[in-house]
Amino acid sequence: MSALLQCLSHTPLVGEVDPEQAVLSAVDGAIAAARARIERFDPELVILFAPDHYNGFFYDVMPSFCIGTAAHAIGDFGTQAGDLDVPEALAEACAGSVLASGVDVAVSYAMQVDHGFAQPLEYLLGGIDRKPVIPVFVNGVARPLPSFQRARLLGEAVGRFARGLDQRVLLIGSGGLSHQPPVPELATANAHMADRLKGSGRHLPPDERAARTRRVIDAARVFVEDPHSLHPLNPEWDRRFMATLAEGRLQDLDAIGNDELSALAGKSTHEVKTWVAAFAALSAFGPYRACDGFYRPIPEWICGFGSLAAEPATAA
Ligand SMILES: O=C(O)/C=C/c1cccc(O)c1O
Ligand SMILES: [Fe+2]
Repeated sequence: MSALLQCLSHTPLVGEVDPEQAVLSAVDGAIAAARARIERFDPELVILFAPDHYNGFFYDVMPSFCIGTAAHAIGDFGTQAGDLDVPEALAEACAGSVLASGVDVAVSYAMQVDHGFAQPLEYLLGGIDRKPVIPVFVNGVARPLPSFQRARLLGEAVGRFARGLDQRVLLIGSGGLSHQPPVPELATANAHMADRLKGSGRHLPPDERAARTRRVIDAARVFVEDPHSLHPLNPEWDRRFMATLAEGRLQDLDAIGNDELSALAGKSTHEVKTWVAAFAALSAFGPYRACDGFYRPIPEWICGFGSLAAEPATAA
């Protein structure tokens, strides 16, 4: 029974609209350090908390949280497509344990996931199917959204389950930090887009997929020139948020409402609830020690890009 945590921002704009080489090298260094630490830990099981961007979860049924007993990555923005290696019985047991803890997580026996899940598996493990992984969806874009408190309680429940396993468990949180890419919203969508958001977007025609990808890339190019073309990044908040997690003060976040959070750091910053869930899961193993914090605001990638690791304070 041991655990390691790695939280990492994702962004599908890598390789599409890149920052200067010095920033790229710094990011590469942070990811390489994370990957080396994970290799040394040699996880037997990965529990991955990640969001979706209307590629697998829609308003036909939109859960706050969902555990997959099987999952397929669609390969958006050039990320790896294919099946994740999900241990079905273990994922079922995880869902049962979380529900028994009082957190009403949904289950999916055919979870469809996007770059939010695929990118950290590629960057940190070398591919989406290299290790057994329990995928845990945390809704980070579709209002109404879960709160910081519920994300924490989800994470604690998952952590208690993980602690009971005789396995080396890697906990990953994928997403954030401050950012607001042009993800559509039901409240402002036209009839066609509303239909897509309600479920017909699950299998987008290739021309719409290409237009969607192009829209995000174009928005990034404009954002580099004009930081007010989208909600501005908020490095000060991002650093404070990372320090809050590193210092084990997860409950301090409970008081921050969702509208307040959107105003602070953009409508997609709710992806940071994956980080909260991952840290809460680690807290079930006892006090922890955070390390290797990395942060850069990267407008080219439309994100405050962060990386943060942690392990139980008792670990050697
Ligand atoms: O358009 C999408 O599907 C998402 C884009 C995006 C852009 C920048 C940072 C992120 O976390 C994203 O998911
Ligand atoms: Fe995202």
